[in-house]
Amino acid sequence: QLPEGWEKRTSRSTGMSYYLNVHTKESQWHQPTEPAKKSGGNGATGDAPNEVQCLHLLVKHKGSRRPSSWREENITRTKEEAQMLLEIYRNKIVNNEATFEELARSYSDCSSARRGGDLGKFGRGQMQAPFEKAAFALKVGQLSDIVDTDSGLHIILRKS
Ligand SMILES: N=C(N)NCCC[C@H](NC(=O)[C@@H]1CCC/C1=C\[C@H](COP(=O)(O)O)NC(=O)[C@@H](N)Cc1ccccc1)C(N)=O
Repeated sequence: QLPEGWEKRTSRSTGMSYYLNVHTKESQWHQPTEPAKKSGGNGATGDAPNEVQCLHLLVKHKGSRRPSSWREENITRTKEEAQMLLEIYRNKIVNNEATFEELARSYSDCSSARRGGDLGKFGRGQMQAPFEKAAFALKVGQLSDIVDTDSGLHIILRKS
């Protein structure tokens, strides 16, 4: 009895049995022991993606690991002030008063600001843990809550 989502096939060229994942159409020689995964990990079907593309808006504060940015040589705002600012920006996006890219370009303390906050595609193991956890939990198009890392406070928009 095969786990859910697999079909046993016979290779025309070798006569050997192989196993077909009916969802992704991927095939493998060894007999599966787990149910077939439903997608190639693009997150569309809600399973864990293996890489994501995100925009982020970073507001640093005096406790940031590097309290300096293209915007401000020496960042002195408190973490509470950073939180308030980010809540204002997040509300503007949610209320369609501004786009994520416009606000990131003007206010993000990350060098990605010049690209509207675009970090490009990244896999696991590249970003700080709280950032990775939040980014990989987002559905495509979803905006995160405020995320706290050693760099400062972020909001994240998942693009793909
Ligand atoms: N694409 C990557 N793999 N680049 C390396 C990411 C390193 C990673 N960074 C973070 O986790 C946070 C979250 C996103 C940005 C970021 C921090 C800082 C700002 O904070 P600060 O370091 O002054 O404390 N911005 C960056 O790193 C930028 N190079 C991100 C970037 C900018 C332009 C294009 C692509 C990526 C880490 N492990 O520290």
